[in-house]
Amino acid sequence: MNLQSLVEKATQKEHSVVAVAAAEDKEVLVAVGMAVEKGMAEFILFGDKEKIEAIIEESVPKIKSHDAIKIKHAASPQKAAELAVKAVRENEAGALMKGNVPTAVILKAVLNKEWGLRTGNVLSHVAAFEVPNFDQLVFVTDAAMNITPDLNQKTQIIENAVKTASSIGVTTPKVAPIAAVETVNPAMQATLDAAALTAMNNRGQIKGCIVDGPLALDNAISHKAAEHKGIQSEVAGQADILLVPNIETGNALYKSLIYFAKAKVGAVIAGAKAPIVLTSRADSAESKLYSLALAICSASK
Ligand SMILES: CCCC(=O)SCCNC(=O)CCNC(=O)[C@H](O)C(C)(C)COP(=O)(O)OP(=O)(O)OC[C@H]1O[C@@H](n2cnc3c(N)ncnc32)[C@H](O)[C@@H]1OP(=O)(O)O
Repeated sequence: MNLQSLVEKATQKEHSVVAVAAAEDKEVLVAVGMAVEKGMAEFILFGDKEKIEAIIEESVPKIKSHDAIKIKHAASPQKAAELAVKAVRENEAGALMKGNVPTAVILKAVLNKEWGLRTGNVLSHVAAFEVPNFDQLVFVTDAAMNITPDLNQKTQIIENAVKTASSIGVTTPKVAPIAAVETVNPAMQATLDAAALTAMNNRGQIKGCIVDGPLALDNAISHKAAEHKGIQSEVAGQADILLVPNIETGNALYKSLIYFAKAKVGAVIAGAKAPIVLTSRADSAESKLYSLALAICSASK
């Protein structure tokens, strides 16, 4: 599985609708245009109607007046976020996408108690990477939402990542809780949590995956490194999901993979009523398309 085959898989899903919050953003509309051209989804674009129409006219004229696009005016990015979230809540759309609105604004709308997309579970960021010279997708979680997750949050972050991976055919994924070392050191909380998560998985408290850690990053993804350390593990050297201990580790790993390793990525926020595409301004339109594909594949409808 690579990210291009994810796009094809998403295109085969019937009648996917995505609500875009503050769609007045060139890169977002270019990605929407690519998705529409592929017949991947229909879009409800909430935001400044005049600006959206002007960007479409200039940058993606092929989707002007397209049947797959509806534009709904919102007086501000905040209002656009609210309307897009409500469209998902009311089942008019099966996924949400962030446009030209600050991350905190859309996340706060998603977390709104009255009309948001809470489910009672932790929401978390799941990123699927296609890394050059690596023959499988590698998932990294959580690089963007939960700042310093505790053990309970980490269990739910794993569950969200497992559901997302399973939705694209990675069944019973191997999960490596990442630490600086592969042995338990009471001075390093990440190693204690990793050992607890492993025990919870062994006792059936975390299902649908194989968890083994702590593992340092090299032992998690390289058989050679794992063998060198003499690590016997079902996960070492072949992890599908890398659970990072905090947002700084995850965010630095995410950006290292993109900038140093030239990896491609698609990412969603999982755990809400519907998947959320939360790309950053620096992400390419191609990356936004991969994220849309991941959201569509992992949406329940
Ligand atoms: C990787 C590429 C993209 C990037 O680089 S993105 C950049 C890095 N990311 C960020 O800066 C976002 C980091 N996270 C945050 O800023 C905050 O955690 C976030 C998500 C905005 C929430 O902040 P606040 O609204 O201040 O949240 P809070 O802690 O006061 O909680 C308010 C209510 O929301 C709930 N909540 C917060 N995070 C949650 C979660 N992950 N899952 C489920 N519920 C969550 C929280 O429990 C609270 O609920 P209640 O009001 O007590 O019922």
